[in-house]
Amino acid sequence: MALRVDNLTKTYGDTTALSEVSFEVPDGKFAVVLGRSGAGKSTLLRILNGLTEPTSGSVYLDGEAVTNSRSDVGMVFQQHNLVEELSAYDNALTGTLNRTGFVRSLFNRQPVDDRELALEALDTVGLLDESGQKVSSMSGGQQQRVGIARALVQQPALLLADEPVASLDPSSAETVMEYLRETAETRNLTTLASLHQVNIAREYGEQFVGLKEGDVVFDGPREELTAAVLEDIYGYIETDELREGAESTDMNESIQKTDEGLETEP
Ligand SMILES: Nc1ncnc2c1ncn2[C@@H]1O[C@H](COP(=O)(O)OP(=O)(O)OP(=O)(O)O)[C@@H](O)[C@H]1O
Repeated sequence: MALRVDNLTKTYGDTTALSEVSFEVPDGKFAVVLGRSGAGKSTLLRILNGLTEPTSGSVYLDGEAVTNSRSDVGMVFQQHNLVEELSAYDNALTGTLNRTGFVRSLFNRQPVDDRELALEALDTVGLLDESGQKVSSMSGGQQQRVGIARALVQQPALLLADEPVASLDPSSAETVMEYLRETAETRNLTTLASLHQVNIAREYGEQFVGLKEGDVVFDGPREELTAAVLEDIYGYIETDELREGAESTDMNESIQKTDEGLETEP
C-alpha cells in the first residue's frame, strides 16, 4: 500500500521533533529515513506505528486516513524484542497477536491459518529449518531475521524497521538487509527503514527521506543522494573527508568515508 505522510508535526514542550513533515512512499517501495541523531527518525516511525500521537498532521495508507489502530503496520526493532526462551516459530507466531486491524477489516481479507503464516514467514527469512530452535541460541543476525518473520506474520500493509542492523556486524547486517529487501520485493511490501550506515542505506534503499532537526531536507532516489546532499543532512560532518569525497568522482569512496564519519558520532 502507498504511504502518505501529511504535515506531521510533533512537539515535546519546547522541542520540535518533527515539523510539518510530508512525503509519500509508493506501493511496494523500499524507502530509507536518514538523519543524524535527534533528527526525528524514531519519532516519525513511532507515529507511523501508533506508539506516539502526532501533535498535528495525518498518515494515509492507500488514501485512507489511519487514525487509531496500526495493527497493519509491522515493526522491526533494533533490539528485536524477542522472547529469548521461546523458539523461532513461537516468536514468529506472537506476530498474530497484533493482527486483525482497521485496514484489514476495511479490505475484508480472509482469515488464514496462523501456523502456516509463521512457517511461511520463517521460510521467507531463510529460517525454516531452524524454526524449532530457541532464539537465545541464535546469532544476532538470525534473531533479527526472526524479528522480521514476526512482523510478517502480522501481514502488514506497511513494514517499518528502526535501525534494524545497527547492533550487527557488517556481514550479518548485509544478510539481514538482503532478506529485508527480498521480503519487500516478493511480498510487494511498502517498507520504511531508518538506517545509520549510509553505505548500507544506499545499497538497499530505493527512495531516501533526509531529516534534519525535524524538517525534510531531501526526498529522492539513490542517484540524487550525492555527497553534497549527505553533507546537508548530516550537517555536522564538515570534515575534510567529506569535502574530498564530494570532489571525488568515486561516489562509493565518498560514501564509505561519510559512513566512517558517522560511526564516530555517539
Ligand atoms: N519522549 C520524548 N520527550 C521529550 N523529547 C523527546 C522525546 N522523544 C524524542 N524527543 C526529542 O525529539 C527530538 C527527535 O528525537 P528522535 O529520537 O526522534 O531522533 P532520532 O533521529 O531518532 O535520533 P536517534 O538516531 O538518536 O535515535 C530530539 O531532540 C529528542 O530529544
